Formats: sequence, C-alpha cells, structure tokens
Amino acid sequence: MSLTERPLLCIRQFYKKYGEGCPFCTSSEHENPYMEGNRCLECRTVWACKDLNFDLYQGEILGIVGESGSGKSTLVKSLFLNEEPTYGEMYVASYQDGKQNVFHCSNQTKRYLQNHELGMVDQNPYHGLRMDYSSGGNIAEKLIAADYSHVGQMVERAEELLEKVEIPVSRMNEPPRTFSGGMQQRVQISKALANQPPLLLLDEITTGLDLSVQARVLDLIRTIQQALKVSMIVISHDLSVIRMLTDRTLVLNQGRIVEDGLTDQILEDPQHEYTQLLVHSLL
Ligand SMILES: Nc1ncnc2c1ncn2[C@@H]1O[C@H](COP(=O)(O)OP(=O)(O)OP(=O)(O)O)[C@@H](O)[C@H]1O
Repeated sequence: MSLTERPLLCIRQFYKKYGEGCPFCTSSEHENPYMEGNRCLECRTVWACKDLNFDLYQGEILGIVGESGSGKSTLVKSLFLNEEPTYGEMYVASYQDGKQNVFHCSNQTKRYLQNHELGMVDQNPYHGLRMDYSSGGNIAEKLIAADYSHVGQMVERAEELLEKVEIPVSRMNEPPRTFSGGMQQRVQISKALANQPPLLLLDEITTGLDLSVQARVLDLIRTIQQALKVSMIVISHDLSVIRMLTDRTLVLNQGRIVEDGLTDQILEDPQHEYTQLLVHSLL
C-alpha cells in the first residue's frame, strides 16, 4: 500500500473523563496511586481516554483493540463528532487543509463533517438505522444530508449501494427490521458509504453475528476497501477481526495506548505485557 506523506486524520492529546476530576487524578503520572484502573479513588471520575495520539493515512485501515471498558467506544463517538472530548485536537486533511481543530468547530460544521467527510457503522444496527424506514429510505436520508436532491439520482445511488453490499435491490423498499442481523449490518455499511466519505469508522460491527455471517461482513469490508480505497478505523475487542482487516493497530488499555505498530508484528511478537495477554487470549 502506498501511503501519502500527509495523514488524513490526526489525533493529538485526546482526553475524555466522565466526572469532575480532582487534583489527585489530574496528575499525568502513569503510576498514580490514587487511580484504580481508569477510575479515581478520590472523586470517582472515570478517565475513559488519556493522552491518545495517532495518525491515519490515506487508504489505511487502522485497528483499535482493547478489552471491554478500555475506551474504544468513547473514542469512536468523539471521532464521529457525537461526543465532546474533555481535551484534545482532531485534524481532518480534507477540511480547512487539516489546520483547524474540528473538536472546536460549531455544531453546524460538525454536522457538515458527519455528512460529507465521515461514515460510521455502529455495533448495534438499531442505533445506526431507522428500522421502520425502507432500506432505500435509510440510504436516501444520508444522501439528502449530503446535498443530493434529485430523486432519480438517489434511487440509482441506493440501488448501486445495495448491490455493493449484496442486498437484492428487490428488497430496497423493505424496512431493515425485517432483515437478519448480517443484512442489517450490510444496510448500515451501504448507508455509511452513501456520501463517499474518505473516512469510515467501524465500531465492533460483527458483534452478535454468527461466525459465517461475520466472515461475510468482513469479506465485504475488505472488498469495499480495495475498490474504494477509503481509509478506515476498525474498533474491535476481537483479534481475528483486527488480523483480517487492519494494516496497523493501536492497543488500548484503561484508556491509554500501550502499544502500536504493524498488525502482523503486534500479533506475532507483542511487546507490552497487556498485548501479550490479549494475544494469548488470557484476558
Ligand atoms: N456516560 C458515561 N458515564 C460514565 N462513565 C462512562 C460513560 N461512558 C463510558 N464510561 C466509562 O468509560 C470507560 C470506557 O468505556 P467505553 O464504553 O469507551 O469502553 P469500550 O472499550 O468501548 O467497552 P465495550 O467494548 O464494552 O463497549 C468505562 O470505564 C466506562 O464505564
């Protein structure tokens, strides 16, 4: 894969706390005696993400792996601009030449970025789709948000997208609630791709699916990535998903990045004790 020199996305000094914080837990020391995991024993604030820094390059698939509670969902919600970080910077190369911290933008600008620059597939299709709209209607909603107005063009684009995710176009008028879990995830993927975002966020997208259905969804993601060269961030607790999809991986533990590197290297020769436990399935 050829990576351009300039990252598509930069995250700097990203922090998210739930709670007020206190002088005991705001210390940046790694071995803070007032902390139990990511929770402050004094004020009970949870530091869900602490000092995260990373870049994502054009066409790259970056994995973020960690056990339950390590901060993955908190991070991805902020990357999709649905949640304010406590502190931090996010730069998107295609917006203001990558010079504006988008966390500080107005809500209107954040909506613009969600509609034009970002796509998100939620672990729960009930959060990502309107279950009572038709599948085509779900895609049309995203197309309208991305400034499409011509009905014929929207129908054509919805058909094209459903074909891409292997949903029969004949089922375009059916609501996702009548679909299987794997089909619902595929409708979510087609909706997320509708505005041709340069960056797609995938949050635990195979959770709750049968193994064979999981394999089909993962295959589809790979095919789409190869065809469209869209950059992706894949959040998962499942190393087989990370192994199958990603080029590079960040390992999150209690809100901090404890290891990062090429996925193959991390899986074959993990350096950090936590990654070693994760890789050897001891967590
Ligand atoms: N709204 C909230 N209020 C308080 N604490 C929260 C809130 N949301 C998340 N947390 C805490 O932040 C930490 C990180 O949670 P997060 O959901 O980001 O983890 P995760 O890695 O995505 O876990 P999972 O895989 O189980 O979804 C956890 O300790 C969680 O309890």
